[in-house]
Amino acid sequence: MISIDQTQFNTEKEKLNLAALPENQTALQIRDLNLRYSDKPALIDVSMRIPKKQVTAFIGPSGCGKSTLLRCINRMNDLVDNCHIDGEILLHGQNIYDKGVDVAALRRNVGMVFQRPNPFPKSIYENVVYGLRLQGINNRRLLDEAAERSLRGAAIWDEVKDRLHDNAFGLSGGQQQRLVIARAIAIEPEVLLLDEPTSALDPISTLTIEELITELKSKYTVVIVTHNMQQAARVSDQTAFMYMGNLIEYEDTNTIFTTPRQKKTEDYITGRYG
Ligand SMILES: Nc1ncnc2c1ncn2[C@@H]1O[C@H](COP(=O)(O)OP(=O)(O)OP(=O)(O)O)[C@@H](O)[C@H]1O
Repeated sequence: MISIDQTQFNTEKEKLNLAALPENQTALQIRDLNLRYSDKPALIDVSMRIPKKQVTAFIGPSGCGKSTLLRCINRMNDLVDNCHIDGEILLHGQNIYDKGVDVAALRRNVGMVFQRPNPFPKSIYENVVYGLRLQGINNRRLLDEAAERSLRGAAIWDEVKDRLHDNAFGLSGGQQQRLVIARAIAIEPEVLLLDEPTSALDPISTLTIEELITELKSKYTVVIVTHNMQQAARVSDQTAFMYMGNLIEYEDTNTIFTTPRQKKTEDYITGRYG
């Protein structure tokens, strides 16, 4: 039985009507999304609206399609052979799967952080400004400002400000993950996708990243895949429970963990499978 500390829910918080979320509060609208790898379905008729500047968690048992759904949001699945996608994901009213969409621009706007920290073999500073340099920005003052702003935004500035030109591989795993988040936010995306961002980290680093996620939502729409239900309960505003490629239930996190409507959700959150 998974025990979730009930005090961590903010029950005063206004519930969003996710089924009828107004456009001006919607960051992403997923419509009738189906995905298969060769002939094996991995996502089945998934539709949902992801609210702006909130944290939305995808949970569910291994293989249910959480990472696949996350990767659809910045078209990372384009890189997978035999992956077939139908349906739409609307960002600012435009389907990101339309012909002619600039996928590089999409990925700048929808940043992604993976399970294992993946800094480049460069200095801390060069890691953070990497995306800006790719955009042709080489003005030292602009780069310095962006580096400080991003490292502060990723809650790691104080730890690295005196060694910005040291190699990023000298940082701990938790610091590397915050550095990677700094690199992602340096180019000012609207959406941050986090794919099990703490699963390779120790408990203290995990807590630091969870606190950071809560801060990030003041500026970004955050979507997180996690295996850890306590983590979903702690950091997310909305939770989507998936099972065998289907979106079973999608509600505010408090409802999902305290009064789920679907038996499958209840079985999962009470630890009956998964
Ligand atoms: N590149 C791929 N090629 C073929 N099948 C894939 C590929 N990636 C994922 N799958 C399959 O799609 C289904 C969904 O996988 P996905 O990784 O999205 O699930 P998940 O819920 O994120 O799982 P986990 O929690 O174990 O990471 C699984 O059956 C998986 O085996």
